[in-house]
Amino acid sequence: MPEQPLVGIVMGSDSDWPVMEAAAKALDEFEVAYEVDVLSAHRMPREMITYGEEAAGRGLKSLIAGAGGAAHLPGMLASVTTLPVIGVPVPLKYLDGMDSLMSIVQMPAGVPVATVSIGGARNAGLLAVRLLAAFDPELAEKMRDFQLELNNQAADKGKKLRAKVGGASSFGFGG
Ligand SMILES: Nc1c(C(=O)O)ncn1[C@@H]1O[C@H](COP(=O)(O)O)[C@@H](O)[C@H]1O
Repeated sequence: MPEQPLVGIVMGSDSDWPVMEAAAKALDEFEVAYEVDVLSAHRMPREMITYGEEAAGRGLKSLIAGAGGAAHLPGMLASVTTLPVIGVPVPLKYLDGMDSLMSIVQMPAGVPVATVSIGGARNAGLLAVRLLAAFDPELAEKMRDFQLELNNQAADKGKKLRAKVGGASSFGFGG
C-alpha cells in the first residue's frame, strides 16, 4: 500500500517544478511521504478550494504552495485550510520573483502563510519536516543530525578559507 502523504506540494503550473523540485528532494532526504500536483487559484479556483478544504481530512499535515507572478495560490489555500501553509515565491522572467514574493508575504492578519525566500523551495521542504518533527522524536533526531552535518560543513569551509588566506589559524571556534 502506498504511504500516506503528510505534505502536499502544489504549484500554479508545471513550469514551477524546476524550482519546486527542491522541496520534494528535501522531503525525500528525510523519508517524508508527500504528494505533488498543479493547482491554480486563478485557473482552477473550484478545484483549488476543494483541495484546500479536504487537505487536512485526507491526512496531510502541511501544504507547500509555490507560484510565480501574481502568486495568490498560497494565500488562497491558507484561507480554506487549518493546515500550516508554506509559500514559495517562484521567480519568473520579469521582476526577478519580487512580484511573487510580495504577493505571498503580504497576507492580511488572520491568514498566515510562512513565506520562504524567492526560489527557496528547499527551505520550504525542510520547514515542513520541522513541523512534523515537533511531534515525532525520530524525525527530530534526523533533523539534529542534519544540523550537525551543516555545522561540520560550515566549519570545514572556514578551515579551508583560513588555510587559503593564511594568518590566524582559527577564529576561536571550529577546528
Ligand atoms: N501564480 C499563479 C497561480 C495562482 O496563484 O493561482 N496560478 C498560476 N500561477 C503562475 O503562473 C506562472 C506561469 O504559468 P505558466 O507557465 O503555466 O504560464 C507560474 O509561475 C504559475 O505559478
